[in-house]
Amino acid sequence: MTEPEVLAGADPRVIVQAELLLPGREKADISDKKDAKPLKLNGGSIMFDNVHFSYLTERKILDGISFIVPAGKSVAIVGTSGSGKSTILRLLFRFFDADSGSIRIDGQDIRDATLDSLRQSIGVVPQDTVLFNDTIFHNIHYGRLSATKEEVYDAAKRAAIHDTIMNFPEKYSTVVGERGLKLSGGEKQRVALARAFLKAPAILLCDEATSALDSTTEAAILNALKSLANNRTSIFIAHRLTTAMQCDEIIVLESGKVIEHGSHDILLAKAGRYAQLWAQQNSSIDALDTASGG
Ligand SMILES: Nc1ncnc2c1ncn2[C@@H]1O[C@H](COP(=O)(O)OP(=O)(O)OP(=O)(O)O)[C@@H](O)[C@H]1O
Repeated sequence: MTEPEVLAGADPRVIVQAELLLPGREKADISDKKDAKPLKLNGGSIMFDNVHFSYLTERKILDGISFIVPAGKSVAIVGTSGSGKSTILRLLFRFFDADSGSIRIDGQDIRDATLDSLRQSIGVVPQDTVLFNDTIFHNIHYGRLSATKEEVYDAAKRAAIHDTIMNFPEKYSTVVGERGLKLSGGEKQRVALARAFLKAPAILLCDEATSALDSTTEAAILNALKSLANNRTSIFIAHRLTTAMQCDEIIVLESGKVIEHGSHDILLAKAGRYAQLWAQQNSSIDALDTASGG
């Protein structure tokens, strides 16, 4: 496989690291165990079993988290800022290891798997996508360097960004990033989606962007995400509960604990924390509508 020049030597982990890690303390030196084996995938079911984790000893972030995502199903994690949602994704990607408890994929403890095989089986659609100062083609191709041109175009089409690219001054050869054409938040998200379509991972992790998008772009992105998540084991960090409600199960996280879980309807009927968040989000949308005369 010949890699495009600019990406030669670029470790795919570096970019995801930039996207998933907050600047802060790196806790553990994560590396392969001596007897680590490649992960054997069988649908990609995920299990968190009583996971405890803290970045700094004095402050517990995850306090006994347990949940299951059956193969091919989707789970949304909702909770206030700082409740530990992104930390769950970081542990699954093994930027850090749990202090106690275990995380399993298809029954295998992820600490027993090689890092490469683990990370190859997971696609990430982050909140904020990192772009290389290179062509838009390379920026998408990066999702899977062995992909053909046609596969890159196809991924861009599925991510609803192909038409936008065809309107760029040099189409797929247009340089983007800091020193090139600046992409909007919505365009960057679609680049991340196109990369994920190209990677076609068994497991999809998505950190929904909080930035406001116009409703057409948002609908296009949601549709693309839905088709990407279809038949894939997926975890969504959902900031909009309208995204959460489309998942098979919703987990409500508070102070590092799962305080409620179930489907949207079950959680609304329960009239607990989720129902409260739902009412809050709807009333702020109503308020916005009233303010804008809608
Ligand atoms: N590398 C780090 N070192 C120390 N503390 C950290 C580190 N990363 C995150 N934290 C702290 O851990 C807590 C949980 O962070 P996390 O990013 O998981 O929250 P979150 O629920 O995803 O929040 P948000 O919705 O705002 O993204 C926060 O209080 C955060 O400050």
